[in-house]
Amino acid sequence: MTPRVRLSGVDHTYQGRSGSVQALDRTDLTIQPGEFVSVVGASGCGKTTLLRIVAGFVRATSGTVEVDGDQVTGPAPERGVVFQRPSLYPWLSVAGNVEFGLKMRRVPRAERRETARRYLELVGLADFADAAPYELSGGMQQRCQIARVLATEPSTVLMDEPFGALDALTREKLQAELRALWAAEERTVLFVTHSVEEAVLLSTRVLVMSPRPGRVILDLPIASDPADDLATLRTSPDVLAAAEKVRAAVTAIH
Ligand SMILES: Nc1ncnc2c1ncn2[C@@H]1O[C@H](COP(=O)(O)OP(=O)(O)OP(=O)(O)O)[C@@H](O)[C@H]1O
Repeated sequence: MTPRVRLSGVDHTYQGRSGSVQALDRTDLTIQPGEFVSVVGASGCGKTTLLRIVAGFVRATSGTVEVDGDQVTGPAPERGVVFQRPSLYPWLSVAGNVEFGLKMRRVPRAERRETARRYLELVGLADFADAAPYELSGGMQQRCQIARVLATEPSTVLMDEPFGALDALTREKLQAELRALWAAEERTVLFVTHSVEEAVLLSTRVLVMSPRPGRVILDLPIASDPADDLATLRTSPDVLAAAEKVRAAVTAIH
């Protein structure tokens, strides 16, 4: 099977004002379709760089990056990116935001409407289709961003701390929603987070990175059933043991 994502020998060095920083060092990574892979590690260890390279926003200094067997040379619609802060278009309605990517692809209006309606329903925003983004809470805006990305049906969803700016309760709710969406839609997810708990709860596999130069120092599969709800997973012995391992790896490099 062609892997969804494959990085081979990827190095990345930024040339900054205070000299060069090697953000990634000889990184090899293969992600199969349907995996939910989280990346954790101390601040500055290269998590965002890894995600931006897969997204095509950053060109690796060396090495190869492939998605579905094709070399990544820039951003593309099959790789949807969810940022930490929802970047909705303020002049469009909530539904207009979700339809935007489809409009760019010249999807006929009726089909666009129907797709937007379906995704707004999935993220619990069906009643807010005509609202303006500023009328939504932070958590609702983030749901809208997720609906907007999923509506374009990317095979790979890249998420850079999507819940980092939310309060704890909203975060838990969106975690559960994301897990259910992933289980239902069979997308491949690459998810960057600072939270060990979030990583082990949501993922099928957790990568721990060490800083300067950024390297993957632990690649741990998580034994959990996609159908399990998060409340069950929170107390599952396998998940708790995985969290311990990940935490130990993260603290060892501090
Ligand atoms: N545009 C840039 N120019 C120069 N250096 C950069 C740039 N972006 C990132 N870096 C450096 O590359 C390293 C990796 O950064 P990156 O943002 O990938 O880490 P991160 O693990 O996502 O960090 P955080 O958890 O704080 O978001 C850091 O040392 C950072 O200072």
